[in-house]
Amino acid sequence: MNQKLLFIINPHAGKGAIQNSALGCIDIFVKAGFDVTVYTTQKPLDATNIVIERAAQFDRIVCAGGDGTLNEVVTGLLQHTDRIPLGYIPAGTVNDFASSLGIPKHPLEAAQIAATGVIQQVDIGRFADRNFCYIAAFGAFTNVSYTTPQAQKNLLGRTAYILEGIKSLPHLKPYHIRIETSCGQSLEDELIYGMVSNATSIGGFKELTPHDVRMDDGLFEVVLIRQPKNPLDWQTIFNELMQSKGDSKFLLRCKASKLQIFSDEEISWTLDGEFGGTTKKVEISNNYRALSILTAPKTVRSTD
Ligand SMILES: Nc1ncnc2c1ncn2[C@@H]1O[C@H](COP(=O)(O)OP(=O)(O)OP(=O)(O)O)[C@@H](O)[C@H]1O
Repeated sequence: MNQKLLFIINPHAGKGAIQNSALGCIDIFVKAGFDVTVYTTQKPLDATNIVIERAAQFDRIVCAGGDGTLNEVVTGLLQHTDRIPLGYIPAGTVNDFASSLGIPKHPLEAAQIAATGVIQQVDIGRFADRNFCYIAAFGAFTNVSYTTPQAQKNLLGRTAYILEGIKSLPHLKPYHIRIETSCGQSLEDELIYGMVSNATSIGGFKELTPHDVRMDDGLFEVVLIRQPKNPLDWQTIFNELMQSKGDSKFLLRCKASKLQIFSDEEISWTLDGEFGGTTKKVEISNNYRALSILTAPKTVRSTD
């Protein structure tokens, strides 16, 4: 009997390009021997709900969309005790998670991997009672991904994010933050940015994370940026970011499996590029190898 595949598509993600290649993707799944059921998401959270309700009836889930759609599908999958393998066709604007996993941008190539690739386990982040696939962040530019209008994203792609980021520069503010990590590290400082990630690409840039990122080691990469005092400091921060190593004047980096973050005031978070709510205190923990995802052979840098 054929295996059953549920194909979830967000038709509005990215430039809507998936609309032109959806049929080709389905053809690849059928040729690989799957019986395919297609579901197009109708509204936010639809993907989570359909996965919670129906995933147990399928052998494989494949989703096509941006990081927001992926986050919704993963959140649904984590409600199931069985690890149902997930294929991912990146169809958003930046697609950091896919690029970290080496999943190609071309929908038909990604569909081929979703159908016939190898299953890899990757860590998933837990932020209070929510999940994130590759990033939880606060401060400078983090609102850019969810405040950039969809029409602008569709028209300009990554450039839209950069334009919105430049617009937000004059409004940057520092937060007084205290952080405790599972490794016993403790820090209290004025920070303009904080990022807890499990990816090699952030916002389309490969330089922001260390070179030794493992997506299945139970550890996050943490990057914190101290408050600059004058415009020249921005150049220093930029240079330090591009060096991708160690601590420096404005940058603090570490790895941790669990963190508690406290601030004097409510701070807004982004989870996988979508608004993650505001809070003064949050615990972020690593859900070790919680997701089974299809990748091309030897793409996840494994600790095994
Ligand atoms: N039919 C729909 N109408 C409106 N919004 C939808 C619909 N289906 C899904 N959504 C919402 O669209 C949000 C954004 O989608 P997604 O992040 O996948 O695309 P994107 O914003 O273009 O990509 P990226 O965030 O990678 O740039 C998702 O969080 C989801 O809740």
